[in-house]
Order: sequence, then C-alpha cells, then structure tokens
Amino acid sequence: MAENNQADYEVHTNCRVLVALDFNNPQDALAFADQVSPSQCRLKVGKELFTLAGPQLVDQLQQKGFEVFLDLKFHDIPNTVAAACKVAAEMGVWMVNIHASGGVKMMQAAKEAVASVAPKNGRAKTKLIAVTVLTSTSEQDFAQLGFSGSIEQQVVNLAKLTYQAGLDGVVCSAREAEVLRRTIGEDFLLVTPGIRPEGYAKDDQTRIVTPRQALINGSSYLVIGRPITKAENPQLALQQINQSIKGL
Ligand SMILES: O=c1ccn([C@@H]2O[C@H](COP(=O)(O)O)[C@@H](O)[C@H]2O)c(=O)[nH]1
Repeated sequence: MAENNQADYEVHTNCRVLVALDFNNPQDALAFADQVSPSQCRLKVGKELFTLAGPQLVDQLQQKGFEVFLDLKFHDIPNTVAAACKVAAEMGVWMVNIHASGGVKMMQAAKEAVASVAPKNGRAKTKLIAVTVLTSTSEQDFAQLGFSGSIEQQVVNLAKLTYQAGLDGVVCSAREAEVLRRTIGEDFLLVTPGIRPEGYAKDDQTRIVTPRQALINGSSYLVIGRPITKAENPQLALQQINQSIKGL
C-alpha cells in the first residue's frame, strides 16, 4: 500500500465518502482497508473499534495512506474535552468530533486545543466538528427527550453556535443540509451520516438520504457504514456509491 507522505494526502481531494469501520475486531478493519484505496474513501474509526484497538489501529490505517476521522463524539467539561481533542490532533487524525450540546465554552476550549498542535508529515491541521442531533433520532424521540420545536430548528441552533465557536463544521443529517447552507453558508463542513442507497434498509437510522441527494442538498462528506461494510462485495458497493455521485 501507499506510504504516508504528502502525495498520499493529495489523492483525497475529491473523495466524499467516509467509510464507518464499525467492525468488532481490528483484523477486519485492516482487511477492509487493504481492499480499498485512499483515493476512494477516507476511514472513520468509532467507539467500538477505538475501544478495542486504540491509537495503534489509527496509526496502522494512516500508515496505509488513509485519512482517519476519529468519531469519538467527546462530551464532557471543557477541560476534559479539550485535552482529549489535543491528543487526537497529536495522533495526526484528519478529523475529530465533539458534541455541540456541550456548549460554546466547551467547543472553544476544544478548538484552542486542536489549534495548539502543529500538523506533522505534511498533513493538514486536524478538522474539528460538532455533532448536532444524531441521525438515529426521530421527531418522536426528540420530543420524548423534552425538547420543544423541531429537530431542524435544534440542528440550526447548534450549528450556529458551532460556527460562532470557530469549529470547521457539524455532523447532521443531509436532510438539514439545505437549510444549513442557506443560514450558515458554504464555508462550513456538513458531515452527514444516515446515508442509504435507494432500497437499502434504514437499520437504526431515521433521518436518511441517498448519497446523490445528500450532495445535492449540500453535504460535504457522506458517512457510510453498513451499506458498504456489510455488503457481499464491499469494494464493489463503495465503487457503485462513488459512481452514483460522480460529478457532484
Ligand atoms: O448522527 C450520527 C453521528 C454518527 N453516526 C455514525 O455514523 C456511522 C453510520 O453507520 P451506518 O452503518 O451507515 O448507519 C456509525 O458509525 C455511527 O456511529 C451516525 O450514524 N449518526
């Protein structure tokens, strides 16, 4: 596989798919990485895999030339979240995230911590984004939590706070991408899970959108797990998704 140098990072420019490596062992994650190329996708390491395999696995994926989104969704007091984000930035990950509902002070502390880390090996500065409302949450779930108003209103509210705190973008559903582009503008990353190709099962997601429609709505990056990793031929599933969004 490709070595970890500047040239490897340039191949990612047009790559919009972030594959969620939600495997229950590091061997399967590494085997998946060996079937695909950094020009086709970036890789997302989430809570299960990181708890199992930690920074060593992240490093192995980076050594294979992949940019890694460390999806640990930190949510704690400002000092704790800032310290965790600093460690993530020192690992050289492409992107890390926190929960916007932790508040502006927490987001600002995290931002300062990430900014204090000098990027290494020709990489770009680690991007810091904030989760608004999880894509598994329905309007009914949202009301049950005691919120009044719609999910869309809350996503816009949290995205505005995230923008004011100086972060690079948010995690939201692609259903909210259009309104966020109208209210916040183009210079803000919209990272959207809950992506389902036409006809694919919803699983536990509720606010789903197809890959093509998500980009039309204004998504910057598509987070896709099971439709690729659980496919009979994951490499082909990724290729087909990339084909379906070509030119967007
Ligand atoms: O709001 C959110 C935030 C994060 N996720 C993560 O994205 C992937 C989605 O996987 P699928 O298999 O495509 O449903 C998963 O790792 C989640 O932890 C999210 O779904 N929604």
